[in-house]
Amino acid sequence: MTESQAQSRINELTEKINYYNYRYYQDSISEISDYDFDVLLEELTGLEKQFPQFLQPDSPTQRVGGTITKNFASVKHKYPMLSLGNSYSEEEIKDFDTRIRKLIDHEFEYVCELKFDGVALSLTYKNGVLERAVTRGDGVQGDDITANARTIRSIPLKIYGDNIPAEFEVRGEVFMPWKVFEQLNQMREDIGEALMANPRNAASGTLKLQDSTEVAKRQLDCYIYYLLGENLPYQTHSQSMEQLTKWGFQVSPTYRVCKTIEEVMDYIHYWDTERFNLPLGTDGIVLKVNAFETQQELGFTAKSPRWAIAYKYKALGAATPLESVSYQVGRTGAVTPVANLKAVLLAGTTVRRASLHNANEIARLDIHEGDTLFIEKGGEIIPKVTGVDLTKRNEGSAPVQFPTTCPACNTALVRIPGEAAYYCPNELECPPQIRGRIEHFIQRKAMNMDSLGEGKIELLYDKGLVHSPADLYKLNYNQLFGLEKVITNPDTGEVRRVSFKQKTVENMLTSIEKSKTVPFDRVLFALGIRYVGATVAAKLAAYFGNIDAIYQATVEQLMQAPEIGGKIAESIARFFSEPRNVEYIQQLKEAGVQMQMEMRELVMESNALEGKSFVISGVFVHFDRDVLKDKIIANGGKVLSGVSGKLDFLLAGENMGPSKLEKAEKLGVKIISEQDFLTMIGETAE
Ligand SMILES: NC(=O)c1ccc[n+]([C@@H]2O[C@H](COP(=O)([O-])OP(=O)(O)OC[C@H]3O[C@@H](n4cnc5c(N)ncnc54)[C@H](O)[C@@H]3O)[C@@H](O)[C@H]2O)c1
Ligand SMILES: [Zn+2]
Repeated sequence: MTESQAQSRINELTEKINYYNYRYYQDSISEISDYDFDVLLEELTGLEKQFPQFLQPDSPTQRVGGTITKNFASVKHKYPMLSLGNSYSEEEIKDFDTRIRKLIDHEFEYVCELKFDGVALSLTYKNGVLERAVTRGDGVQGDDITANARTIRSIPLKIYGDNIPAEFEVRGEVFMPWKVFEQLNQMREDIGEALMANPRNAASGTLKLQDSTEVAKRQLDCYIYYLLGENLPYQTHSQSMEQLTKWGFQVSPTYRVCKTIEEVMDYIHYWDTERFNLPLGTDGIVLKVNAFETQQELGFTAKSPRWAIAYKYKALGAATPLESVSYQVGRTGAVTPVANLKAVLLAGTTVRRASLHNANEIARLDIHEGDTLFIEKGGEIIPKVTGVDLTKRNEGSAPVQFPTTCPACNTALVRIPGEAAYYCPNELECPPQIRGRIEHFIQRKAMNMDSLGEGKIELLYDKGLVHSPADLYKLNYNQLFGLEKVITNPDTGEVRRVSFKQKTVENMLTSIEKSKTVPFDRVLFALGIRYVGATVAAKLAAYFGNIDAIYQATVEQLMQAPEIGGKIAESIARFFSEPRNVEYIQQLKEAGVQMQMEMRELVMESNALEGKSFVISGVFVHFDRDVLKDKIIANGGKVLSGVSGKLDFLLAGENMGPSKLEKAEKLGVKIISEQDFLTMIGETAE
């Protein structure tokens, strides 16, 4: 490579890496796999070593990749928050050990820990109280996200115990457990929102939210892995981890003290597969020299400590030819491209399909027809396409073209500004959208018509019997009995016959009938209004009580309901502005579906709160908001929705909106805690 070639490659790599860093840290999006990113970074490191004259002081090899955002106050770190040197090869880990043994002329130990896949956070405690939480940012300064960190239950707000230093800092990884991630995505799917790519991006995006009530709902978690401070009495990392556990911090019990590099390798091998049984994503292990004194002897580079290194597990991957791309139309009309692949075995399962997400993704990967694709499976269930094997590309093959019309109904597709997806606007007549709405309606969390699985809906639709969920209630025995359809599984070619015999029909009709007792909040969810998931539906139902009140409410009135923001309110108003939706609801009503909340029988307990009004806001420790509401009413009080001069009490929980609090303070409304409230009605929390 000539000098000028090297320089232009260095520039190109720098630009690319800076771009991916920005997307990753600022936007919480991974446009390429971590492995591919690390390959680029390693290439740049190599070139800079070979051609040191082109090494820029601000090269991405010289500094921590993160950024600070303008939405939060930025805070300078007391001790810089560095990155970790990393490697995908066991050989390099052994080299690391050899290097250290050359520098250190005495016995030493390592601590092996898992490398948790989340976001690093620094927490400062003064006199045992959490004072500040700051992200890593660019390593020198980060974002002050204290309000958000306080919502994470495993981060102690105050610690108890012996020997608590007047001031200290702990660092750890904030993560979203797999279970929470899956639930969250399920919820997003319910309301037709784009899914989140992985728990790391989800955790990082969540920490940057402005509304900490929203953060609280996301159920983030945190593992602590560093303790820092002046003149602390601990000699080793493992000692400080033990102390942190005693003080009530959450330290993952997966760490291990290792005396030799062989023990380290055992640890690496053990967790290679075992890590998939953990509740969170991990992408490697971190090896740290245990004694602080030895750490000091080794010191730091500009970017990372010399006494630690990360070994990263390579995601399981394979290469396989693309057979075709199909385009699935969802309930909301969004068109999702799916790669149909030649079957390949990956991590113990046969993979035939991978999502391509959207048109941008196809263009970014530059997929041509007949290409061989690299696919990868991290912790995610659906494998993703990470690239194209260009050595196997057929000469003259054409790039895959995203269709311009709906593959199901031929209507020209549209794009909503700001969204990556193309939509089929033919809501009324596009078959997969109609079927999707019906499938959404009958699902367990909605109307729970358990004996009407997917195949059956398709058959009813094909025979022209059901065009809207309301049509289900018009079905009768004679129409259904004897209907038949043959369904072929596209993967296995297996043929299945769906045919409606006596028992099937009876079961179907029974479950349709039974759905008339499904409570109103679930009916509201079943309607499939965009952004109205199960939780939102429950809030709306509890607040408004019946469908007519929701129908008549203005956007402003809808927003009065707890946790209903502008986006949801507008979507509801849009739904009811369509005459056919109004008619649809009328039909459901006539069929006998629940369109109002059942009145709860409240037993009056006292009139201790007579003449007093309350607004409830925030998250409470002992009781759910609805329970508190009932308690107010049962004791003769009134529950209002907004803070005004007439209000007597604001019952304030954790993380309530600052604007409400401010308003209450300004108007002189008395602000009380859950405990104060319980005292008022002569109850205790226990
Ligand atoms: N895909 C992309 O577009 C893209 C872009 C930028 C960065 N990345 C990935 O991020 C890496 C660099 O990021 P980085 O500097 O944030 O992280 P890193 O991989 O260099 O490791 C440092 C981080 O590890 C985390 N960590 C987890 N468990 C730990 C433990 N037990 N002890 C100490 N630290 C622990 C901490 O958050 C710490 O900040 C790259 O190597 C790449 O894989 C990917
Ligand atoms: Zn269509």
